[in-house]
Amino acid sequence: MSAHPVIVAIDGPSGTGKSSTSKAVAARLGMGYLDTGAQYRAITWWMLSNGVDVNDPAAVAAVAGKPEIISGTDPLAPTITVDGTDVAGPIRTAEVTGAVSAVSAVPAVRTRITELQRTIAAEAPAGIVVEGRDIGTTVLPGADVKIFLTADPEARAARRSGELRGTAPGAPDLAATREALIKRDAADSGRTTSPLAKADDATELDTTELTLEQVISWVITVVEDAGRKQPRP
Ligand SMILES: Nc1ncnc2c1ncn2[C@@H]1O[C@H](COP(=O)(O)OP(=O)(O)OP(=O)(O)O)[C@@H](O)[C@H]1O
Ligand SMILES: Nc1ccn([C@@H]2O[C@H](COP(=O)(O)O)[C@@H](O)[C@H]2O)c(=O)n1
Repeated sequence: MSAHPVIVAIDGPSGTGKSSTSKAVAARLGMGYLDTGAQYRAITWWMLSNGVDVNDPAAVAAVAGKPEIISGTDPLAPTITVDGTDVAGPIRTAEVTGAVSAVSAVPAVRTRITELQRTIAAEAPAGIVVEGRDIGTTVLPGADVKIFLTADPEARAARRSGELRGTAPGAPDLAATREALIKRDAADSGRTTSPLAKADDATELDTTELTLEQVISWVITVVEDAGRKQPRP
């Protein structure tokens, strides 16, 4: 149907539904899925595991090229390894979440991870849904579809808090979760290199009052429309 595999960029702040939406859209449309936040978390995990001071940008930059990060792009079973170790669990700890914004702000880290992301997207045979913070603006500015998801901090905190309560005993309360995600968004939006931002040509969707299923359906419609508009091969 389309002239080339469709590339979809989904960006937005934390807890807006990027991962859940992107995975479901990719699975239903038979596309690949790339969680770029997992890649930044993976390099952060490696820094912490190797005693690198994550608040020293020069120290982080000096070793940014060392870890080998591999992402599996099956939306039904996405994977992430660092030097052959499965880090899908360890990258979700509070320690990594608290350090990832500092590591991802280092230009050498962004250059390294952006290269990986572009290679994966270029090699995706059936197209790919790539989610993150700077996909539409920097990583894949030529993406066929660009979506920027938003939601009120209260809704995002409630979603995240519910998720953590389900998986982590002793998880932080709603207010603490809200503060933490606002702080992370501020750091991600305020960095100099490739901040969290909506691309000028992205379509914004406020998901506050929408169910996950409504968001998924809306994105699928947008992606299918974009596929139809491509020139015939
Ligand atoms: N529209 C929605 N309505 C209700 N819950 C939702 C909605 N979208 C996502 N969720 C839930 O909110 C939580 C966070 O969603 P998700 O992980 O997809 O967000 P995210 O934007 O990828 O966050 P992060 O950037 O922090 O990884 C999940 O538990 C998910 O099931
Ligand atoms: N394109 C991206 C994606 C993520 N980051 C950084 O990674 C952090 C974790 O992302 P999650 O989606 O897993 O929450 C995020 O807070 C950013 O610091 C990024 O910089 N660019």
